[in-house]
Amino acid sequence: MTVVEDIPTDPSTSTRLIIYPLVLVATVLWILYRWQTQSKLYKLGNKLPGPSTVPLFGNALLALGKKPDELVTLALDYVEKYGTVVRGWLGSQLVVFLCDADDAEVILNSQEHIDKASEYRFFKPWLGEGLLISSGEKWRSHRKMIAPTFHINILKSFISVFNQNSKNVVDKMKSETGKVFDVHDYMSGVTVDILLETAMGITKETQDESGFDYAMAVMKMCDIIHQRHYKFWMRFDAIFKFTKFFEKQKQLLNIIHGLTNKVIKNKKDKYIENKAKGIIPPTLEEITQNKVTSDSGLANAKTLGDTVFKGYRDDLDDNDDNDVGEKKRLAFLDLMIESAQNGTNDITDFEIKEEVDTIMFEGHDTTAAGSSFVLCLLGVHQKIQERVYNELYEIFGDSDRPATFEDTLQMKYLERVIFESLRMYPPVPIIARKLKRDVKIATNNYLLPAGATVVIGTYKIHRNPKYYKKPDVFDPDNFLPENTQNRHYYSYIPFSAGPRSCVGRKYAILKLKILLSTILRNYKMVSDITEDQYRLQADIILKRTDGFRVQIEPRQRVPFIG
Ligand code: HEM
Repeated sequence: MTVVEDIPTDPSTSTRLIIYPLVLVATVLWILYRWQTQSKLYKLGNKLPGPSTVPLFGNALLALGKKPDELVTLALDYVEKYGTVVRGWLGSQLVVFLCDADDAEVILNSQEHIDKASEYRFFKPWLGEGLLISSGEKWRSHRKMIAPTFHINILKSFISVFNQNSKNVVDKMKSETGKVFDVHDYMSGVTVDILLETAMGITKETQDESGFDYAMAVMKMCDIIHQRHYKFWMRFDAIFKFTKFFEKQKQLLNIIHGLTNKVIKNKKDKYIENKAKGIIPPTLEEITQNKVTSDSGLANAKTLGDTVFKGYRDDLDDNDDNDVGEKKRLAFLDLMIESAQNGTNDITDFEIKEEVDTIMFEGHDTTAAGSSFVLCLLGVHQKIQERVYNELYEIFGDSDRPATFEDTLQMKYLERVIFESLRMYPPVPIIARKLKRDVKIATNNYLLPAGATVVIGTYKIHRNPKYYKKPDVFDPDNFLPENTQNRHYYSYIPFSAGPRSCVGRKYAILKLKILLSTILRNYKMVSDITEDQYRLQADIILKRTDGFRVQIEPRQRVPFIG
């Protein structure tokens, strides 16, 4: 038997075993700190106003343990304290918040500062290199390909889909009469149904279980991404991989990508089969260049949106100069497959999948939050709701008929209500970019260094008293023509602006008008709480942590006489 004797340890050896690694770690940290403080990023960054920092951590500890709604309050307090330019350090990452329209214009109007911040990487497993996250040549060529699929002629062909689904949600909401409920659940469901049909061509009739599973998976994926934004530790891939959310994400992406791939394959096979039979759908060019006959004389009809957003006329406006009227309905996916097959665009099936997934994400949570805010706000502001209802009564009387495109042009007050709601509660409350080179902004001629993350504070810009007399008061008259005409264009950017503006802007406004008008013709919204009790959540999408609580009362279909 071998006897293992205890070898007595020299006390100086054990001290060395502890001290040496500690000295090594301290030296590495010191070198890191020296390197950080000597960098140009650090020197320029620290010329900007902001809270004091802790070595190595910067300001990261300020966010530790904060709930999503507390983070909103914290960020707003700092802007209040330091002004419209505030810097923060997340370790060695410089983040600069800009809350003035002049500064926002410098960044958003640029063709150069179009790269998204690293936070957008959480979307990558889902959206790949789709329009929202891609950059450089890929983004440029895909934007050129996708913007025309949002042509007004195509949007008009979606009106019956918007109407049918709006009617469906009115029927579903009936069971909530008299109760306090979260209207966001309904807005989210109807939005996914509409997107399934307009983006992928999947209708209620043609969808099987996989359509429902897909809708649920999209909603749950949005939730996981939200959690990764506000739970600090989940931001690190190495930690995220060991959480239950990672496994859940894998399952959800299997459902989402499984359906997108299946639909793309079926549509492509069908296209090839039809082509062999000589059945070829109209091309995107034919639909958008007046080659298909028109049934509408509304070519030059302009809405308030055309005035409000004209200051940063973008590629969406260029498209619509050839507006001719309602056409045969083709989902975005059909248009992309068609243009890839006929050789107009060089896009692979995989890239088509990325773009369809991107549209499903971007079009979903944004409009669900936007419509939920409008309904809650009308529950609070009864006088404004009465005006909306009277306008709708003037258009529709007591008829149950669906809305036409022409009707939506008459919904001028509802449009102002939607715009005002997007001002006070912009569904995308911040926009983040990574700077590739130094840039001088308007405020104090500050120089922002290359490598910094710039966060445009849409929410705060929209509430700047420089642009809005009573910024915290819900007043749709902020969008009367006399009030919009002299305002800084970049003081209202719910859809961002410039080259990376939202391609879905016109789609969203048209859909919101039809959805909201249908609900408001059928129900009166009532709220048991006031606006100052809303608890807002810091997220990629602005929401209420207290839920979008409302009550509904059936309408008697008579005008309101106040
Ligand atoms: C009220 C509704 C909506 C709001 C407030 C909104 C807002 C925005 C904003 C602020 C951006 C820029 C994001 C950034 O730069 O980080 C954006 C981009 C985008 N949106 Fe929307 N959006 C809405 C609805 C939609 C809809 C309905 C669709 C599609 C059906 C859509 C598709 C997109 C796409 C594809 C992009 C990326 C564009 C690019 O980078 O070139 N959005 N949206």
